[in-house]
Amino acid sequence: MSADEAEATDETAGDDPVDADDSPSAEGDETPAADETPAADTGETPAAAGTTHTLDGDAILRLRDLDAGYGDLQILSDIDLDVADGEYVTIVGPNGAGKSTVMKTVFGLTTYMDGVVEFEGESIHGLAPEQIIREGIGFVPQNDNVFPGLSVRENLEMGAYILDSVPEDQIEEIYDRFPILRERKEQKAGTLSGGQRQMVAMGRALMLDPDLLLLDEPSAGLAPDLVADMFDRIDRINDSGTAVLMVEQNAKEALRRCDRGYVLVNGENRYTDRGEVLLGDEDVRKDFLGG
Ligand SMILES: Nc1ncnc2c1ncn2[C@@H]1O[C@H](COP(=O)(O)OP(=O)(O)OP(=O)(O)O)[C@@H](O)[C@H]1O
Repeated sequence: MSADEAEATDETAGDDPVDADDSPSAEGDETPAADETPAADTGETPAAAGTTHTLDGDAILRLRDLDAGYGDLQILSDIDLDVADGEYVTIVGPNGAGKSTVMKTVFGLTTYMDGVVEFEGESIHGLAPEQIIREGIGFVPQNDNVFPGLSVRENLEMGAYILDSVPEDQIEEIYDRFPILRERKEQKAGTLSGGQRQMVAMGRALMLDPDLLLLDEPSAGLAPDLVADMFDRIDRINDSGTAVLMVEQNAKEALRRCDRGYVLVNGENRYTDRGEVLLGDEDVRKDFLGG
């Protein structure tokens, strides 16, 4: 979707530098995508990345002043984050910044401590993952995201286990989206390649046709030549109307693709802006994108 209605206010960033992300963000440079950011292409001085983390308009996902963690251990402090209907939002930041914890908190898998977690106008904190799925959120975790002993088709069926019967038309849609899964439908998921397993995991999360898809490092573990293909598939999922909230170590490529990005540091918001603005911001590049 267009980022026009998802505009974050530009303000001058004035935070102290932190350690550079040692994630393999350079992988993004190996993809066929443009090497330079749009801001750099213009030859104009790039806009400074914004530090306003909320949208003016409606958002389907709305986090406000969110504190969360694991047991007594607080990881997230005062997180603000929005995803508009149909928007593609990426969270980047150093290792341990709390990116996955944000996703898991939305999906009810952490200890909620304080703040707002709203989806489509309703508070969802305190709901179990099964209820959150019913609300219209799909989640693809980074690890253990398929049932290895089940076939591809059985894995997809598991994505619709809350329904009384298997939605055959939806399974066909998933096969149309990922044709290799139709070919391998009887194969045990544990015997698939990493890229194919990731397709099964995404297919399962799409079985109930969610309004919002949470993707935790979908390119992790993929060979470099498969990374661009995975990002293309995510683009197409988003183009078909599903909002995407994605955590990615492959930060440059993720920011090139998304509408807006959030930079998290130490469990707190640092920058929020359109992906191309974050890519064009000298401090963001130096501190979080490996220069
Ligand atoms: N189940 C857990 N129990 C206790 N602490 C946890 C748990 N999961 C994560 N943490 C801690 O929470 C902090 C944030 O972890 P999180 O995985 O959200 O970071 P991240 O930004 O996604 O990092 P990475 O880029 O390395 O995946 C880390 O200090 C981590 O050790």
